[in-house]
Amino acid sequence: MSRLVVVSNRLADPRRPAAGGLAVALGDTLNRTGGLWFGWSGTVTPDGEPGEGRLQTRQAGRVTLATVDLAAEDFASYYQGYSNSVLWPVFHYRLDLADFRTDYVEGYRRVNRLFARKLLPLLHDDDVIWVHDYHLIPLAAELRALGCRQRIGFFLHIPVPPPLILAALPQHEWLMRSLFAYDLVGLQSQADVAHVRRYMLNEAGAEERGEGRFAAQGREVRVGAFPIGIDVQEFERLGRAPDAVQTYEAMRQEYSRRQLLLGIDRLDYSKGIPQRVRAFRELLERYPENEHSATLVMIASPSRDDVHAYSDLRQELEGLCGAINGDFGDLDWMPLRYIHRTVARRRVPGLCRAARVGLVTPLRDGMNLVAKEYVVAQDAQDPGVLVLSRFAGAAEQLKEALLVNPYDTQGMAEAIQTALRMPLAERQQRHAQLMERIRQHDVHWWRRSFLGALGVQDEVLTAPRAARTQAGAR
Ligand SMILES: O=P(O)(O)OC[C@H]1O[C@H](O[C@H]2O[C@H](CO)[C@@H](O)[C@H](O)[C@H]2O)[C@H](O)[C@@H](O)[C@@H]1O
Ligand SMILES: O=c1ccn([C@@H]2O[C@H](COP(=O)(O)OP(=O)(O)O)[C@@H](O)[C@H]2O)c(=O)[nH]1
Repeated sequence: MSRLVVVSNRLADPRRPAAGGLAVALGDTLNRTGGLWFGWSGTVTPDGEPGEGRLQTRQAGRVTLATVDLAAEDFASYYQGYSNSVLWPVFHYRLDLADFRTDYVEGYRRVNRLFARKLLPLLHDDDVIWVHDYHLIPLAAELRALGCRQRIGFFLHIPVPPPLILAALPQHEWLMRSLFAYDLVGLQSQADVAHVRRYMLNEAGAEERGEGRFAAQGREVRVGAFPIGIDVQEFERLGRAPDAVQTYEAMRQEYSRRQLLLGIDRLDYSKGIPQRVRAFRELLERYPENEHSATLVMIASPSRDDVHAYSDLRQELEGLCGAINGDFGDLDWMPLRYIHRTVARRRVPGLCRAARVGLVTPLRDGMNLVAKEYVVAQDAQDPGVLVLSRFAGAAEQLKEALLVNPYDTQGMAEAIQTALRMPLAERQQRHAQLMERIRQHDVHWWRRSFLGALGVQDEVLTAPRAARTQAGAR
């Protein structure tokens, strides 16, 4: 028997659904396998206080949560700085928004080292370690330096840009070479795999050994696409629960004379939210029959508020939304409802089901789980239409959505008009095909295929020993 040890910056109690794709997917995974989930506690302690780096463990059902507090300086340079002001923009193709300060990378290395030091004593010889996302790329290298010999896999939830964009990152060689400390690197899409392959060959001087294997520095790593899915059954169950049903009924009543369009995102520049608002404006201008009818509800969940690019976006969006309502609104109709708050996950299925059109239009996105949730929430007899950016990882799988280029305002307005006018038979057909794909490649398929490639069969994980970690250890 092996134990699954998941490591990610953000974690959540897996018994309580949380906002944010990574926390949702890992919660669903660990609910199935049990194991240890290690990451940041969400607490920032003032610099120099004895609490910094404090490790705490607690039990959440079959999952042991082990968390570390971060000192304010580390949080600023590791999370707000290198992770979200350098890696996030560069990996989303936004060099213009990157802030390459040297103290950021120092904080990033410091926190990765801290995580390695705190995690190592909690590990058992037969553990399988699964590290997640851009915050922790060098973690395996730090663990190996401390003598860790267990199998370690890495999954990147965000896109990988072409090598020449990556090469703009001052520390790209160090960062990308640290991937060789892993046994397996998983990415969201085939496009991402192609970019890593080109990087490995052209920039890292690696030797290609077939079946996604690359060798350099005396180690071999395998790279593959493992598109993340959702827990379809769990999401359907959530959709039948009272909160979702009430939300659905309230929305249907409120918008009984309207056609509802819906966007649910973190307020992030990668999500293409201003571009979506412009396309909606274009829709109202080009197709005036939608006035007093089409209504866009946009949930923009607050995210990374202290990073400049995010506060700039918030201001831009407030201006754009106000202008549409001012120019088109009437006493009995406001075209746009912009809500800068997080909607509880238990209400998400009801919201999605009430919407005739789901707008998922990121400029770049690793996957985008909302696209999959929107489809699953629909009534199969009378489903809504998903309008999906071709630049979301989800577009490689969800071909029967209306695929759009979010930079093309006119094209997007036309796609929304097509969605609003789509005949029932076509909606049903597209929906059935999308559902089949989403069901087939759900979150359990994702876990099984990634861990299978790492050489771990599900059976050895699904009956875990009782957690052996000592509460409050070290
Ligand atoms: O933890 P935060 O800084 O609040 O951000 C939330 C998460 O955002 C990103 O999510 C990504 O993972 C999703 C699931 O694989 C994927 O569908 C989406 O396209 C990605 O953007 C980020 O990668 C996570 O680490 C964050 O926790
Ligand atoms: O107000 C909100 C906004 C988002 N979500 C959930 O957060 C996840 C967002 O994941 P996605 O992959 O779409 O994007 P990310 O935010 O991880 O980049 C989805 O499960 C959403 O249903 C939520 O529950 N409430």
